[in-house]
Amino acid sequence: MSATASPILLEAQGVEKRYDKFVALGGVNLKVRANTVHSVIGPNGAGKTTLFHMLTGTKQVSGGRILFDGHDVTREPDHRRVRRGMARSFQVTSLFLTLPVRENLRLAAQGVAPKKALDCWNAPEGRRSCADTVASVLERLGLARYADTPAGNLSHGQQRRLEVGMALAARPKAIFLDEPTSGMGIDDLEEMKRLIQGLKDEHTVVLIEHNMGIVMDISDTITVMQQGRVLAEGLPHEIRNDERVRSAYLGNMITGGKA
Ligand SMILES: Nc1ncnc2c1ncn2[C@@H]1O[C@H](COP(=O)(O)OP(=O)(O)OP(=O)(O)O)[C@@H](O)[C@H]1O
Repeated sequence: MSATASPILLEAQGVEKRYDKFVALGGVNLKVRANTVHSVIGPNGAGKTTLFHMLTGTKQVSGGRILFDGHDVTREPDHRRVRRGMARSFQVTSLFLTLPVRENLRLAAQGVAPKKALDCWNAPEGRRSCADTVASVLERLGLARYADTPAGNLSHGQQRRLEVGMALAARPKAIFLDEPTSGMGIDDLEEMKRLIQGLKDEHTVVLIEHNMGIVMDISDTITVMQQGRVLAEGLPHEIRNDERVRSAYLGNMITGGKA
């Protein structure tokens, strides 16, 4: 199934967020299709992170609706949305630096069903066991040979991949990544790019990313925000050639990538 034909997994309808009189989001519409990489870009202060907060339930909307996997989740707190299959990548500070990589992932896998936390290694019949999940995430991250290494001993790039893995361990339908490549060197960038691209076989990725080369290379759809609104949406080559987008960025950032 092509990316444009897959069903809509996540939808924002006229989402607003106000802080007193300041309008951080002024009625954002967004449709994210299953098994795609959907990037949200825009200049500093455009409202990208605020939109993520609304979608994942970290903060409540001031207006509008959010639909996920056929449910209206607008009023649901973040932990309920996690149970519905949304996962947000954690920051490095949330890794357990003294624990081995495998243990970090095991704890993250348990987080999906707190009541089962102590029973993680004996998951119910018919469901993939916790150990299988951890093993497959380790493989996906390219960190299998570091499974027994304390997370604190990993390189910066490896730690950033492990953060993505912490979200993956919850077996989400949709994974939200907020600038997963920040502070990375070239080699780590390529690894992260491969990781994100590979996720869409089993997941849907919503990505905030400032590195335009990466955005242009790996996105199926790009939504451009400016001043709390959607300025443009389309395929990478459409966005790169969009005059409104170019002027929003003063023409100097939409050059990267092969798309
Ligand atoms: N708690 C808050 N109270 C008041 N204003 C806020 C609050 N949180 C965010 N804002 C404002 O909302 C606007 C959008 O911020 P947001 O962090 O969503 O932008 P962004 O597109 O993610 O920017 P960046 O690329 O710099 O991270 C900014 O003007 C910001 O100052």
